[in-house]
Amino acid sequence: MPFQSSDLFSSFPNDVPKAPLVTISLHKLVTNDDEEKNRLFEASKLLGFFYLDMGGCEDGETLLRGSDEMFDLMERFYDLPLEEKRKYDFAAQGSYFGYKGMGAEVIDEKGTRDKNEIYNISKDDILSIGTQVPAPDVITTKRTSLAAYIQSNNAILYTLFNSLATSLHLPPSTFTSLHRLESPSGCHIRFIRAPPQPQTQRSLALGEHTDFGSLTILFNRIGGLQVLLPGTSDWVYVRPMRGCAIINLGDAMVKFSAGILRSNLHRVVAPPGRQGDLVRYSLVYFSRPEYEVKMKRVEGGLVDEVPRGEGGNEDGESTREWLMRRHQGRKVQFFKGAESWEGAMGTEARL
Ligand SMILES: O=C(O)CCC(=O)C(=O)O
Ligand SMILES: [Fe+2]
Repeated sequence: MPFQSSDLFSSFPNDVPKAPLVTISLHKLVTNDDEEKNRLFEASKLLGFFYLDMGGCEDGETLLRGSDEMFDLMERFYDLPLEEKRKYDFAAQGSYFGYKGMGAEVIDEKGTRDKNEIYNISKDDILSIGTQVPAPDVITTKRTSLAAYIQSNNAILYTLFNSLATSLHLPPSTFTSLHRLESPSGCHIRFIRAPPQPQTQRSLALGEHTDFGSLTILFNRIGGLQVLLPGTSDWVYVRPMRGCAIINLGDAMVKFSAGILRSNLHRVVAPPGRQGDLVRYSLVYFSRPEYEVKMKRVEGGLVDEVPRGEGGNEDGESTREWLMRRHQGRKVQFFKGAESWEGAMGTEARL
């Protein structure tokens, strides 16, 4: 290893273009600071990405401790032999959960393959609401920690959902009532591992996309994540910040708010500078609406002021249909060229 894990944050180079993410204080949101709620709303409309500073707040400190534990667990999972990890690849059975080997997904309309391993752990499985999928011992022995991590993500999500609903002049429970922890949904923890790429041919690890669900809570330690600055063709790096999560809004928030909120395009490239020689681990929690919720505008508040009929189908697909369509179009088994790429699109055309 060229440098220690304690240096990871500071090893991000200063000479690469960085995204201007604002930092929102979770502590201020929890203590009902109106100005901070407004900053959250503005960030969610303008870029759809922001840092959430976890400091000075019990929920935040719990999430940070949980994320450290998850990074350790992720390394132990990926250290398993490849043939062991492959036993937990359920893509052939149409399942989104479990292991995805390197190159099993397409990252553009030409069918280029991805360059990372992914392991998706279902909330419903861990909370014993849905089917329990087979998992290796390193994971099954940590179900209690995984459940605690899900709960602590949920606490933060609820704070954000409440604040955004209030800013949209909607009843505060508008979004939390579509994301009840005990109701079946596609929410999941994701472990991502990308090995260093050869220096001479570094390229995309994960293609450009918007997230399918509602809000995403992401922990990065080294760079590689990039966002497309709205209205430009400039891809810029999101610098990981110690003590902060990177939060982004997914397509469901665009649908619910009739386009007031933004789900921004992003992608993952090889980490910048000398970080490019490291293995990149990334920890994600994806929240998604309950399966039966329609992906369409909610009624009331500022959403009612957006003209109807814009953005097509007002009936909305169910979240279950939406997720199925978006996942499958990206899987190598289902990919049939540019048409299936287009068919799996979400709200990313809206710039
Ligand atoms: O690894 C990252 O930093 C981002 C991953 C991501 O965008 C995703 O899995 O949807
Ligand atoms: Fe993403």
